[in-house]
Amino acid sequence: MEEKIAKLVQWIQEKVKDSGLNGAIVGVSGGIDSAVVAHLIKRAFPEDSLGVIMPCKSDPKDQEYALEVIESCGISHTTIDLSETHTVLFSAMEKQLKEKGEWNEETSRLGDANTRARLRMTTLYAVANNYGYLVVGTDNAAEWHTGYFTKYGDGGVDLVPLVNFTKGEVREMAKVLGVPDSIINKPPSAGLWEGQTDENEMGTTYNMIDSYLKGEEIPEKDKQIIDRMHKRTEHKRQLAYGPPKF
Ligand SMILES: Nc1ncnc2c1ncn2[C@@H]1O[C@H](COP(=O)(O)OP(=O)(O)OC[C@H]2O[C@@H]([n+]3cccc(C(=O)O)c3)[C@H](O)[C@@H]2O)[C@@H](O)[C@H]1O
Ligand SMILES: Nc1ncnc2c1ncn2[C@@H]1O[C@H](COP(=O)(O)OP(=O)(O)OP(=O)(O)O)[C@@H](O)[C@H]1O
Ligand SMILES: [Mg+2]
Repeated sequence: MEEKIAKLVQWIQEKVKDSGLNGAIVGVSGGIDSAVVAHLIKRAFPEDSLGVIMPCKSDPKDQEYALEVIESCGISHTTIDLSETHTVLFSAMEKQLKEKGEWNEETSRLGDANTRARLRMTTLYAVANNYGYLVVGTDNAAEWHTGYFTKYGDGGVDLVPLVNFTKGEVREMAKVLGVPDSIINKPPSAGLWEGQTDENEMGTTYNMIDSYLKGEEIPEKDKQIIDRMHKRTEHKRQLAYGPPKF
């Protein structure tokens, strides 16, 4: 794992150098994926890396976890609270659509949640622009395969160093990097609504997805869930495209 970490750090350094920019930035949620990325970019650019904590009506406990991550790697950080911005934007949209009688209550929770992820993306790019940094994403192989991320939200990034690492490998990497156990052992959550956990929402587990990606046998029920998620999210793994030339 130490060797893989060294290669990843070198890869990040090369990509930033190729871009002509100065360093790297990541949103730090208090979860394990962003903890690992924060450690990696701090190693790659000790003086030119930044972790951004962006509460958005989030559980205050998440911010404490995020600060633990910052402390564990010693990365520079800043906190930008997006709660008010989210309320202003989302309620303006809600008001207009309600006035037209076209508001869809049923889909609104996901719309609200994905707006949080996209506000974080917008914020990261604005801060990155200020420092001349690349935006580093945190998706791992399991999330990438299932499309379990918000298109142009947490999926809207410049580099995705963990994209070929299973969630299990991310956990191993976290231990080696010195991510606190409190972060490694808590249930993965997108934190997009109260009580959300990834595995409840997906209806399968990261262990199952990891096994499937490694070519191991898994129950038919889990296979079907994973295949369905993969197929429905194909569009998220490529940039917007047009028709062939005619
Ligand atoms: N075939 C197609 N071709 C091109 N575009 C297509 C499309 N089908 C949908 N779309 C577009 O994609 C949109 C749906 O995708 P998207 O907006 O991403 O939304 P969606 O996939 O419905 O929701 C995002 C999921 O990711 C989860 N998530 C988000 C953020 C972080 C994390 C985490 O683990 O931390 C997890 C979240 O809980 C939720 O389950 C549609 O509204 C439509 O605009
Ligand atoms: N409150 C937040 N502040 C800053 N960034 C955030 C916040 N919430 C989410 N993000 C960003 O969105 C990414 C996607 O979240 P995701 O839940 O998949 O990863 P994680 O929280 O790092 O790990 P875990 O899977 O353990 O929850 C995070 O890694 C982080 O970069
Ligand atoms: Mg999380």
